[in-house]
Amino acid sequence: MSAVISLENLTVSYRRHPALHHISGAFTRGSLTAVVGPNGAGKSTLLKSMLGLVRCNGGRVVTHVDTRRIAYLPQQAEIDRSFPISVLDCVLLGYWPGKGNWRGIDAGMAARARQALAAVGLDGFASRAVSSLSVGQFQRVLFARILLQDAEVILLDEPFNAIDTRTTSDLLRIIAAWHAEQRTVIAVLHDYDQVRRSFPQTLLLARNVVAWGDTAEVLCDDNLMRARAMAEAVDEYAPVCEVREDDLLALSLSSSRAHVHEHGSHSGHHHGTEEKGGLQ
Ligand SMILES: Nc1ncnc2c1ncn2[C@@H]1O[C@H](COP(=O)(O)OP(=O)(O)OP(=O)(O)O)[C@@H](O)[C@H]1O
Repeated sequence: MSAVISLENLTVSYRRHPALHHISGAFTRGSLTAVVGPNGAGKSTLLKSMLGLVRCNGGRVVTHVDTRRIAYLPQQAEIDRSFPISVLDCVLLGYWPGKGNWRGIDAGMAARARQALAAVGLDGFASRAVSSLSVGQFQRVLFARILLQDAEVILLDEPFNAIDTRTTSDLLRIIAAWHAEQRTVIAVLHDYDQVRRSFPQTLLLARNVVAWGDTAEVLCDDNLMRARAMAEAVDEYAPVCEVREDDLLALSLSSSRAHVHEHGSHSGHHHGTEEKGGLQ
């Protein structure tokens, strides 16, 4: 199976504390992977680094797919939905990565957006304001938006956080359908039983890779204990790395690239990184 996203010795730091430390491995095309680990293990940072939303301070991310074909669902807490937009318009934003503007939206596309709403169980919600929806209903809208995107790679950050069991199982069915269509799905999750039931592959993170492979093998007691121990050690002993002036200059000059996010002159020092603008 070919790699769709490769991580090559990837290090990402916030204010000189590494959140991801020398991560290497690849997500294969068509795989369905859960990213798990304790709080603060670097799971969200990993998704953001694959999107180029945070800078790599060492190593690189190589995406073997047009970055416009990557869909991203951030944690709901990161999404501001106080703006006045209807459910239908929110779903139509799924066309944005391909179109880049609103001019190309025609009746056929609007009809497909309504079909996507029906597919996520929100028939009749098109003209509702997104601000009036429950958390679970809004998550369904965001899944409908991804349905329109026709993405090759789908990144989901805690998609079932604060979502009830009925909605979760509906959305899990959509994820299974994406997997059956050979799309690559990578989801940050916390419920290990759910991961064992529905995700064949797992990446267990604790700033470093603890284990990455078949879910049954990765989620063994030994690995989970190691992940917990590594995460607990991080808070107390995380090194503050010194940043040199020339490293900072090199960092400020390096811009993110369409397909390769990297820091070319990794010297063993870790720099602080700032998040770039969000996608939502
Ligand atoms: N914008 C930021 N500025 C500074 N530090 C950050 C920032 N984002 C994340 N961090 C830190 O980086 C580390 C990894 O955070 P991240 O959100 O990637 O972890 P996570 O595994 O997704 O955690 P959780 O399960 O709690 O969502 C944490 O110590 C966090 O405090």
